[in-house]
Order: sequence, then structure tokens, then C-alpha cells
Amino acid sequence: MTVMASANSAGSASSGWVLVAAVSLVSGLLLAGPALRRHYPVAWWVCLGFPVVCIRVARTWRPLMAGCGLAVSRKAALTVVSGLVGNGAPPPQPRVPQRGLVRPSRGGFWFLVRLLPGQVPEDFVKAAPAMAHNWEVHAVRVTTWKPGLVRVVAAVSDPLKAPQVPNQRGADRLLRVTVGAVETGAQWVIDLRKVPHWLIVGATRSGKSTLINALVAGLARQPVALVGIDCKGGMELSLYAPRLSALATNRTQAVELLGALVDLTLDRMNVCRAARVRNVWGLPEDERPVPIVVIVDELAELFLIASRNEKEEAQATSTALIRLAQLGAALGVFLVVAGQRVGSDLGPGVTALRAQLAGRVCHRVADPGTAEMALGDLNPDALHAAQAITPEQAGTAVLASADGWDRARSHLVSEAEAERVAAEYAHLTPYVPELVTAGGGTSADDVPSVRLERLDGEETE
Ligand SMILES: Nc1ncnc2c1ncn2[C@@H]1O[C@H](COP(=O)(O)OP(=O)(O)OP(=O)(O)O)[C@@H](O)[C@H]1O
Repeated sequence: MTVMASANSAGSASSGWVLVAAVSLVSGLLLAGPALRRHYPVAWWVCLGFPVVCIRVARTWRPLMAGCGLAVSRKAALTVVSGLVGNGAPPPQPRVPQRGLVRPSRGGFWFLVRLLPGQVPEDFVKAAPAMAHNWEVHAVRVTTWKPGLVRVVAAVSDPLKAPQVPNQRGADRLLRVTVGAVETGAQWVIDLRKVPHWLIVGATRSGKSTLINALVAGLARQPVALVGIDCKGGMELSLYAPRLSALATNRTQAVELLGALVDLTLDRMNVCRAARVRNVWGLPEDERPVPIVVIVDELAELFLIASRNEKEEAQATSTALIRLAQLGAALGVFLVVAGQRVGSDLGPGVTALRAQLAGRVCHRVADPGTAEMALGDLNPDALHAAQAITPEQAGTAVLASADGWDRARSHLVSEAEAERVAAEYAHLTPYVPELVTAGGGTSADDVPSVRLERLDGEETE
């Protein structure tokens, strides 16, 4: 008896100690929470943030589903039967979609949800802002996992506030450049072989040039020809002049340069046809023409019409751009078109061109029409995310393609850095005679000395 009593008292004493230790650990964590979060975000997330969030999700799931209209009431007959059998007991609660285990992810958590009969993923997409507010997290994204299941992904804080620069070693291949980070923590890669043509929109100071800097800095190191069309007098793209194979700085030059590019593309088509291949990548490596990336800064400058003869020029540029976009991908000509404001009011060709530019990047925009133009036809639900980008988030953009959309932020590559890279790799600038002789690109005076040397070299050979 005495032994048992002492064992009991020893047991209760030890469980008391466990309780005290647990309470002090939790209160210690709560008190130290803000400091822990600031200095050791991963430790904070594992010890405190994630368990708290799991409890919050579990606690709010049923009322949240009911509040968002995602709970389905039981059959009326069942309610009547339960009323009769239960003798006045409350009717059964409505069914809510079944939720899987909450799992931690980098900077947040995710789980799967099984849809109830009659529900579609879009119902949950609409409820995402309510979920974010309820769980006090930065954002919630809902995507289809497989038929009948959606994946709910929550980011606790904005991962793009200070994006971690992913390891770039070995990441860049021909026509593939890592330009930033996606909010999932993955690299933001522009791969022109996968998505050959891009439309980049954004208001002034939204980060367009920084993204182009990152792209040019990546492409400059590769065996590709870069061609610039900058009708604002070359103010933006002339920085990269040593690495450009041609640069048009006004619309008259742009018309000639684009015409030359179309002719070059048609020549490549004949070469491919003669070799019985469907694209330039099917040609033997030593016969394959150099890939050409055409960067257009400020699309509106190409389309604006102030007088009658400008109308013809605008139409010519528009037709040439559309032809390049239609033919170029298979023939090694790629388009990156940037603009502050892109709308169908710029001209009839804009919507047709937009349809060919499958890659879209929408920074902060000044008018909803531009965001609509960039994202509306591919991912209407991305519009809200694009319009929520603030001026303080320069460089942040919504990326969209036929596969879906993501938020991302470009690496901060300054103009000076891009200029330095362009000068460093000027020796890689391919000489494309069709473009130089077109006159629309660089005149002999404009051709950087490096290219003149190459030209001389080739002529004397
Ligand atoms: N990815 C980024 N990360 C941090 N800051 C950025 C980023 N992108 C842009 N910024 C900041 O925003 C400023 C404006 O960016 P940028 O010149 O690229 O804008 P823009 O859209 O090209 O403007 P404009 O149309 O007037 O030329 C930059 O000087 C830089 O300070």
C-alpha cells in the first residue's frame, strides 16, 4: 500500500513537472515569439508559427466553409427524420468539404480539399481571400490538384519582399535565363525555347527595365544575337549597344529593321524547307543560324499615329511584328515586347499581336485595361493579384501563361551592371549582315567598334 501510494505521488509529481515545463516552454515561446521570428524565422515557423496556424485552420474550417457558401446542407428528408427521431434535437450540421492534413511548406503551408458534389475549383478560388483573412496569412492560392481535389497553398508572409536569390550555377542554357524568384521559392526562368514570345507591361518605375536588364545580362553571355527597337531615341536600350547586333531608335528605322527581320525569317524558312526540317533546331549544328532575340521597348511608340504617313509606318511595324511572332519561334527569332500601357485603342494590330505573345509579365499598372490586356485572356483570376501590386513592390509582377499564373520578382540588375555585362560580352555579338545592311538597324557610324572590327575581319578573310 505504502509502495503504491509513493508510486502514485511520484507519478503525479512528475506529471506536474511535465505540465510546468510545457507551460513555461509555451509561454517562453510566446514571449520570445517576435524576436525569434525576426532573427530565426525558420525556428519560429517550426516551433510556433506552424502549430498555431494548424490550430487556426482546424478551428475555422467549418465556419469558413459555411460563410463562403461552400457547406452543403443535408437532405431535407434526413433533417425531418432527425427531428422526429431526435425528439427536438438540433438538425444535423451541413456537410463541409473534407480537408487533408495541413503540411508545412517553405514560408507557409498547404493541404488538399475534396470537393463536395456540385462544387468546382473556381468556388474555392473565390473563397481564397476570405481564407487568407481568417488565417491571418499574406495570401492563399487555390489550384486544381486532380479531378475532385483542390490544393490550398498559403504564404504566411510575402516571400517576394526579400526574395532569396536562387543558385544560378548551371541553370542557364541557350535562350534560358534566370531573371528572378517566384513566390513559391522557385527560380523565375524565362525560357525562350519553351515560350518564344513575351509581353511585359508595367507603369513607369514598376520594374520593366530591371527585368529587361536581367534578361539581357543573361542572354549577353550566350551565342545569340540581340536586336533592340527603342523608339524613345534609344534611351533605354542603347546601354547594351556593344552587345546589340542592331538597334533602331526611331520608327522609320524600326520599320526597316523589322522588314529585314521578316525577310531573314523567310530566308530561314526556305533553308529549313530545303533541308526538310520543321524548324532551325532540326538543322545540323554547323548550319544552324544564330538565334535572334528582338527586344522592343515601349510598344506604344510603334503604334502612335499623329499624321497620315505615320499611319502607314505604324501599320507596317504592326504587320511585321505579327509576322515575326507567327513565324519566328520555329525559325529562331524571338520577341520580347515591353510597354507601359497596352490597349486595343493603340491600333487594330495590338490584340492580334498580343494573341501571339504567349508569355505575359504584368508589373504594377496604371490602368486596369493594361492588366486586362496582359492577363485577362489567359488568367482572369490573376488580374486581382496584378492590381494589388503597390509602388513599393517595384520589380514584383504576375507571370501568366496558358499553364497558370504566379507572382514573382526580378533580380535587381542595375543599368550599370547590365551595361558592364554588355561591354564584357561585346565580343560575342554576332554579325548579322541582313540587319546591318537594312539601314533600319545600326548605321555604319552606330555600329560599335567591336562589330566593325569583326566586319572588317570577315571582309578581309
Ligand atoms: N526587382 C526589383 N527589386 C528591387 N527594386 C526594384 C526591382 N525592379 C525595380 N526596382 C526599383 O524600381 C526602380 C524603377 O525600376 P525600372 O527602371 O525597372 O522601372 P521601369 O518600369 O522600367 O520604369 P520606366 O518605364 O519609367 O523606365 C529601380 O530603379 C529600382 O530601384
